[in-house]
Amino acid sequence: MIGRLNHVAIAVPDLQAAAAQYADVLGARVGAPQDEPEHGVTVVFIELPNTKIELLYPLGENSPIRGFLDRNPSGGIHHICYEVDDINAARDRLGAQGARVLGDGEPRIGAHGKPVLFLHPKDFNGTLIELEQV
Ligand SMILES: C[C@@H](C(=O)O)C(=O)SCCNC(=O)CCNC(=O)[C@H](O)C(C)(C)COP(=O)(O)OP(=O)(O)OC[C@H]1O[C@@H](n2cnc3c(N)ncnc32)[C@H](O)[C@@H]1OP(=O)(O)O
Ligand SMILES: [Co+2]
Repeated sequence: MIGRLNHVAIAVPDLQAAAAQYADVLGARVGAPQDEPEHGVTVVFIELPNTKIELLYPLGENSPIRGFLDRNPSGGIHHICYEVDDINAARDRLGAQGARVLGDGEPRIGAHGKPVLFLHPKDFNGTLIELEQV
């Protein structure tokens, strides 16, 4: 059911510093910061030859990554995103197998303009999973 790895997301305490480090130290192709108010984050995408890295910084009062950064003040890997062909079919199949889909279960439009859903990290070996319909 899952396909390619779309991105790995890293929550960071200083978005500008992290973006500059990827550009200058690691020599990566780094995009401009993008506010995603619907998701409570500001993101910077880094294009690698085979996947993307998503740098995340909290946006607004109720950011879903606030607690994670409080627990991991120097930052850390926050989620991985797998591509799926049919996100509603994926949600229904996962729900039927007891996996918790976060939020109201309705896919939301993510940073790439495509529908996304999140699965509870406690149901997947301590890893928060994002599914994106491509
Ligand atoms: C724009 C978009 C895109 O790519 O298009 C994005 O990615 S937006 C990316 C940002 N959006 C999201 O992450 C949306 C989905 N996420 C959420 O709803 C939330 O972050 C939760 C996953 C429910 C966690 O929220 P919160 O930290 O407030 O919950 P909590 O304190 O109750 O934590 C419950 C337990 O899960 C653990 N936990 C929390 N976040 C975790 C993470 N990212 N990875 C692994 N474990 C995690 C906590 O340590 C805790 O474990 P213990 O109980 O053992 O201490
Ligand atoms: Co993401």
